[in-house]
Amino acid sequence: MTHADVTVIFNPRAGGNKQRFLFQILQHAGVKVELLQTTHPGHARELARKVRAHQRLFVAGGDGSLNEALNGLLDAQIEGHEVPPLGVIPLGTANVLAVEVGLARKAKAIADYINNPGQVWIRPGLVNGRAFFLMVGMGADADTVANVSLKLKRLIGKGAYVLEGLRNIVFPRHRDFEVNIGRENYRVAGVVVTHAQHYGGEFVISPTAKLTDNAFEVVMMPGNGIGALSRYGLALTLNRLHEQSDVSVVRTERLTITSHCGPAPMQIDGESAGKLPCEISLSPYPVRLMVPQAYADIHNGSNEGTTVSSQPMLQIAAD
Ligand SMILES: Nc1ncnc2c1ncn2[C@@H]1O[C@H](COP(=O)(O)OP(=O)(O)OP(=O)(O)O)[C@@H](O)[C@H]1O
Repeated sequence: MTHADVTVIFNPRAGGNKQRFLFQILQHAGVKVELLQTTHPGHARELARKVRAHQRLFVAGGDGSLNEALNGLLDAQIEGHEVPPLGVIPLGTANVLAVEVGLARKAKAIADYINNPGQVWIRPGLVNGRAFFLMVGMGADADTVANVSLKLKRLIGKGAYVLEGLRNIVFPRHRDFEVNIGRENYRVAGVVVTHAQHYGGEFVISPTAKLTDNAFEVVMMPGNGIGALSRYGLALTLNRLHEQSDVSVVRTERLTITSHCGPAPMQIDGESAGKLPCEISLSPYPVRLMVPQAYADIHNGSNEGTTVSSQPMLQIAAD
């Protein structure tokens, strides 16, 4: 593969403008890239849709931009096109996907990864037809993402989420959701449907979740008062949320969630997007995610039928 085969979609608004860091990375990598800069929300989706399959496509931004590019690939797949492998140059505020695949936020490490990426096949999630890599949440986390001040986020980064999260714990909104998984119904106040172990950065929300698995883990929290929400918040920072006696974690590849408290917001891969009700399933269109070699070695080994160069042997149900 020649260096000219690399396309980078750059969100100049991610994590404050990190253009200098991006140029440092590209200089380390010594690659000639086609650099496409976004000019508005949703632009990464439009740009990714047009990138051809022989390219390697990297998104220089946060999880929100990566999600947009993933949806651009989905658009192209629905139109019948083959799509390029997708990777991340982590420039965002939290960058959960980079944490999940073990990509350090250091110029040299990222440059090595750009030059020599491993690959894993992933079936992304679909929520009401929109693709996601990491997770969908509703309850206190979605309320936090929906109400976080963008000005404060630009000033203090992740701290803005902590402050807004605390406000949602002290002044919780009434939340009452019904989660349907097979024949089981759960009545809860907060849900995170996750395909990844990590959440909000380095916190572990579900240690057994895996991007390469054809299943999500549904983390359900019934408590809605200040006591329960602060306990969940503290447990999350100690990576022990899943161990709380009132928290249920259920593995599934399909579920629906409805609201008994009006049109509650959802967060999708860390961005506020849409409202309940929702239907969540696995996408019938797998994508190649470029990851550090170490992650590919571990996960291709445990994901039978998946190799770097060939199509995965997936049983894909017609949705
Ligand atoms: N040129 C632009 N101007 C304004 N907003 C943009 C532009 N390009 C992309 N966006 C929007 O910026 C939002 C945030 O982007 P992104 O997720 O990449 O960064 P972040 O929020 O800092 O990182 P993270 O999601 O990891 O916390 C996305 O929802 C995207 O639609």
